[in-house]
Amino acid sequence: MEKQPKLLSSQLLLKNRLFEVTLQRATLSWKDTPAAGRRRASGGINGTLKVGSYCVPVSEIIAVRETEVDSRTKDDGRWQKMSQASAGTHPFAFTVSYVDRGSRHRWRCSDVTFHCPDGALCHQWVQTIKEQLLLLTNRPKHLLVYINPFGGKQQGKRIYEQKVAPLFSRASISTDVIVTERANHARDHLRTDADLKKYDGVVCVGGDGMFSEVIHGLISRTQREAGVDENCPEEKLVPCDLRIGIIPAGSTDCICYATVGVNDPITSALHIIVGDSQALDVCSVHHNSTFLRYSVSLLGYGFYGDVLTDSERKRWMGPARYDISGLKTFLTHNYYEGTVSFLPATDILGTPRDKTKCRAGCYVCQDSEWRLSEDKQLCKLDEDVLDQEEDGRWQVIRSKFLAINAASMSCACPRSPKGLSPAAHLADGTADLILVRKCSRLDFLRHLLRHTSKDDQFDLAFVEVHRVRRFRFTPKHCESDSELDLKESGKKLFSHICRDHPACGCATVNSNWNCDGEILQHAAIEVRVHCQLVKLFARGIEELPVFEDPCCPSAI
Ligand SMILES: CCCCCCCCCCCCC/C=C/[C@@H](O)[C@H](COP(=O)(O)O)NC(=O)CCCCC
Ligand SMILES: Nc1ncnc2c1ncn2[C@@H]1O[C@H](COP(=O)(O)OP(=O)(O)O)[C@@H](O)[C@H]1O
Ligand SMILES: [Ca+2]
Repeated sequence: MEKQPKLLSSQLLLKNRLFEVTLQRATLSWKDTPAAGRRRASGGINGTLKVGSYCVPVSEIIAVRETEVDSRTKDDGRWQKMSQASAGTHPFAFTVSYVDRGSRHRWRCSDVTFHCPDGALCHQWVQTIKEQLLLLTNRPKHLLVYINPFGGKQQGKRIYEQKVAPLFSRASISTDVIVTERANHARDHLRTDADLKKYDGVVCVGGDGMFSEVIHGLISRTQREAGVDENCPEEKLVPCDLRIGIIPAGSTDCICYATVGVNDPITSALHIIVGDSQALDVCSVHHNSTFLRYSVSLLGYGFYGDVLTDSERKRWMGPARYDISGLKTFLTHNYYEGTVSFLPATDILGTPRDKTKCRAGCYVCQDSEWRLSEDKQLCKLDEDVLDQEEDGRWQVIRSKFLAINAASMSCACPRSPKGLSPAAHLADGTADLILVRKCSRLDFLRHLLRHTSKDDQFDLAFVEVHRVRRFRFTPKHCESDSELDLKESGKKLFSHICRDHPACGCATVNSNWNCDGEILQHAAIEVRVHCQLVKLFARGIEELPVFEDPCCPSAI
């Protein structure tokens, strides 16, 4: 293999030990020089500097800056004594901030300070690393940030100001920050007012509801500008250009957890800074050719719809509302009758029970991306032929259901680290349709408990799962507009009876759909998955931390 020229290589001091520091092949590396063995080790990276070598890809460097040198230097928040001799021989220094991987997908920003014998060399190092960083065109420079001050435990503003803003400023990212004043503030601002040309991305600080606001604003704006009618379920939607970052500060934070692997504001901020990109499927939901909402995680009728409806009355409890409402809904044990029709996804690589996990660089999602670009070249005539073929493949199931769940992604979250559908993919253009038929409370509990263990939640006689591109649901008591009015007036009576007699079995006629944590107004819906309609500042869950990867060990 042809040897790449070194951009820079110098012997520099790090924690009073001499290191061979090299910038080559888009990687910054430093390794002990033989002479270093004779020096006394005194602390190091994260406090313990092991003998060996280290490397950081330039793509994971957050920033570089010249550092003032004192005979004492501050590193990792602690004052380190620098020997008078080192301060004398290496009086100039620069600090590199980089992504350091912790356990369980958690990222941290670490600093390493190199001491140089002269100012010109120090300046050359800083300039060369800065030039390399400028070549990374995928990194955002200007972001629009929305903070929901009332999401989760109402810590959104504090989380952003204390944990995220300092990192953005270290990475020279400028921001326009809007603290929302009402529900749908962010959605409406994005839909009509925001000057989106100014930004490289949009960040939301909050939960799944806040993310939902942002995608609704961005998708609607994109369709309007492209002349696409959102009310038409058959329309092919135009993908959004701007990437979205999620700083988790909500109650469930499922979208963050399922795309990053952890709900941690610092980790998410670092994924934004390094300019990661992860496409996401989006479901459009219609009722009688009227657009209702978009969903990227869970569309749940029956159990999850009822949990959400009940929990909305308990918002004051914060995230604990879901546990109380979950228990109550489980005990109530309502089932709902209706017809589910769906179009199975046949031309894809995965199945909902194949035990594969969607991970960073997922080949199933890459295959779908490739098909998507091929599809774009199809002419209208071909699309009509495909539509006719589709008509023959719809399947219909009429039954009594405890839950109907459509998961466009795994829906992993701290409550269920493997999620509602562990093998679902973030960007394959499909959703996993999970049908839980009427069964005993004990059986349903077995099914629910399996979301928290290694056991297969689909390996039960009353549960089935299908990977679908589209589906429809019609409740047995299907509401026309006049029936809907009737239902509205009758609802109070029904819900009164059922709340007073949770075990009486007088089931409400219809449940509600839980659409990424928002309640839908209609029970009869039709749903279509749009492959890779939006993009996140994320990369999917990483399989192994890089330091466990033999190809690029950070510490050997
Ligand atoms: C007896 C043990 C039962 C364990 C069952 C655990 C199953 C949990 C699966 C949860 C899937 C969550 C899918 C995501 C939903 C969110 O979009 C939604 C809104 O989130 P946010 O805006 O952050 O509040 N959250 C929910 O609907 C909560 C569902 C909780 C169900 C117990
Ligand atoms: N300033 C605000 N006042 C009231 N509601 C808001 C505000 N900003 C956003 N919301 C709404 O709050 C709801 C919950 O937000 P979210 O951030 O998802 O928190 P949680 O995860 O706790 O539900 C969403 O429906 C969102 O539209
Ligand atoms: Ca999917």
